[in-house]
Amino acid sequence: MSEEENSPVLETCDLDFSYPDIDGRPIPGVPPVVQNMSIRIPRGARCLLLGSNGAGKTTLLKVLGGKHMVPKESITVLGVPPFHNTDLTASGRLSYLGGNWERDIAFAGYSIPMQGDISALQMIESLPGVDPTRRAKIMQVLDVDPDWRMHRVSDGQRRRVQICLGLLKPPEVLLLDEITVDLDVLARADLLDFLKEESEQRGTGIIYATHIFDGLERWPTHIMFLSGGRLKVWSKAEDIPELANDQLLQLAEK
Ligand SMILES: Nc1ncnc2c1ncn2[C@@H]1O[C@H](COP(=O)(O)OP(=O)(O)OP(=O)(O)O)[C@@H](O)[C@H]1O
Repeated sequence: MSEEENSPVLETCDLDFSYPDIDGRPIPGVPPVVQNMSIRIPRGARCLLLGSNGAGKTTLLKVLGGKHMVPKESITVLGVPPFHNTDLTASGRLSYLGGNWERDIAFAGYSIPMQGDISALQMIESLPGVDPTRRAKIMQVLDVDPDWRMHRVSDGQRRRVQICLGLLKPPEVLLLDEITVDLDVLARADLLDFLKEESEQRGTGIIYATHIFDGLERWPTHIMFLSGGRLKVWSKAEDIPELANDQLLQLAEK
């Protein structure tokens, strides 16, 4: 099926987004962080989202993930506006994975260590309605030890459990914001293989923002490049010769 025939899992039309001031009002004279963005992500697409620090990648992914309110007509994910349809994220059909799971609880300027002692398995099994075969497979892909005590794990181990939780219910749209940064080389490669399988077998549409290009040349089906909140490049991977030549870093520099 051609890309045109394939109905998109995610679509934006002239999408703008600005962070409000402390009173919730637009800040005069400050351009939107996401500007005039029209994108169409087909089913099964694996989009690599590139751009320098401050280009707007995280903001865009959060808007797409339904975490910021934008006009309903400017965005649809699986046919509905994601901010206004909380069921999309509650059901796991739309999954945004990003940010950090803090070990400490920030409170009024102080940082209090988390005291609760809970195992990785308890966390993972606390999510209802999960297919046990899928759960076992994802735990194996991410090499999660069910006995890890969550208040005593390393950053990478905590990240593996976070990713595991985000994938337990098969997402139809998956937004990944620098989540592989704490993973070791093998864990990252296994996860990327698993995500490729998900997009090919289930049609999951994936957008993956990262600054770590190692081993990614053959992974994406599409490249998105942001600069100053604008989409400067949207291209099929097969149309980008640098990818075939394993020169993703040179492409990003260019
Ligand atoms: N909570 C916020 N309030 C106001 N402005 C913000 C906020 N978060 C980000 N910005 C601004 O939005 C712009 C884009 O930030 P964003 O975090 O989306 O960029 P990014 O491409 O993800 O960067 P990085 O690669 O460093 O993670 C930046 O100029 C930043 O200053």
